Amino acid sequence: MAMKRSKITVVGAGFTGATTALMLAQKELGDVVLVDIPQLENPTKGKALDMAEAAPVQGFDARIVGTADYGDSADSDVVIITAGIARKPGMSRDDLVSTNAGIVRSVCENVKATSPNAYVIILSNPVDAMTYVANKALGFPENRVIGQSGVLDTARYNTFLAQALNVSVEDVRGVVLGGHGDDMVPLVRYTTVGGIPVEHLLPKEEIEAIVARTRVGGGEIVSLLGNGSAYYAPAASLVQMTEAILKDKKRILPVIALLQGEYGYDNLFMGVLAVLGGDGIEKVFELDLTLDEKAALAKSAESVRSVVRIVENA
Ligand SMILES: NC(=O)c1ccc[n+]([C@@H]2O[C@H](COP(=O)([O-])OP(=O)(O)OC[C@H]3O[C@@H](n4cnc5c(N)ncnc54)[C@H](O)[C@@H]3O)[C@@H](O)[C@H]2O)c1
Ligand SMILES: O=C(O)C[C@H](O)C(=O)O
Repeated sequence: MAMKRSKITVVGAGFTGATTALMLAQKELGDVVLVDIPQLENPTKGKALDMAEAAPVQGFDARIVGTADYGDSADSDVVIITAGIARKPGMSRDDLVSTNAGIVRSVCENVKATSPNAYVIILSNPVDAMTYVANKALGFPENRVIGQSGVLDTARYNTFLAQALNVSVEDVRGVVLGGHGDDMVPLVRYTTVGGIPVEHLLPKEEIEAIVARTRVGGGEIVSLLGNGSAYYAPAASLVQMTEAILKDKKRILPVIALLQGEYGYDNLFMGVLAVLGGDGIEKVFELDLTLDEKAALAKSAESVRSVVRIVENA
């Protein structure tokens, strides 16, 4: 029997969606369907065709289709949702909640109808609450509904640590838990560099400055760009998660998962360390936390809950 390529749909063909589609194709993770609204059908087709025309130059084999028709995305293995508005300088991610909740709900209805067996990764912000919205709208088992925040937040933390230490980014292993907001919880105690606890390598004040910069890492990019938010590192993060699922890699990654008692939280989607493999979220880890770390996580969880309350009451 002929082997079939995986099929990956990316909903939203804006900065993050288009960048993700190209990176997925470059890595030959599967055929890619890029979906946007009917008013943007031609630009979406144009982006996909432009990417396809990069393939002979770069030497990758992947079909890339741009469309406004979910029929083209039917039976996708993985669906990535980047649809929605992005924040501008001076805004918080939470300011996007009402607009993006409506968009994510309608996208999920289409995904449910056309790709009922897909693993769905949500990027749209505020992403913890949007993962909750998606889970409700999809009605899929919770292992198949996964939010992206921690891979990106940890990547920022690792970048800043590698720069401060002048070592390879590959040797920095940070851990960031909690919601994707300014009170996310980088866990210094669990951060190692080449196996060495980071607290042995950098002064406390320098680590604290890096933690503070990590927490507002998205805002730093928003201020610099002036008209939109980050997309290269977010796209790379989505690709790493997709690869973990499609290749059943069983990576230990920070993802937004449904907590069912872990860390004392119930029925809450928030960033935690989990095993991501062929069956989506296969296991959630509950780390031992100090009282201070627990308090920081509680603050972050409360921020997430307050945004979820807005979508629940809408
Ligand atoms: N979770 C994270 O770590 C993270 C990282 C980066 C961006 N984001 C979020 O991702 C979202 C997208 O960011 P971006 O920079 O790509 O924005 P963008 O404006 O460049 O692209 C968004 C795209 O979504 C499309 N869209 C809107 N409604 C749609 C619908 N109903 N169906 C299909 N497509 C629809 C738009 O037409 C647009 O092309 C934002 O909400 C942003 O805040 C989250
Ligand atoms: O900061 C944003 O609004 C986009 C994204 O969540 C990010 O962290 O880059």
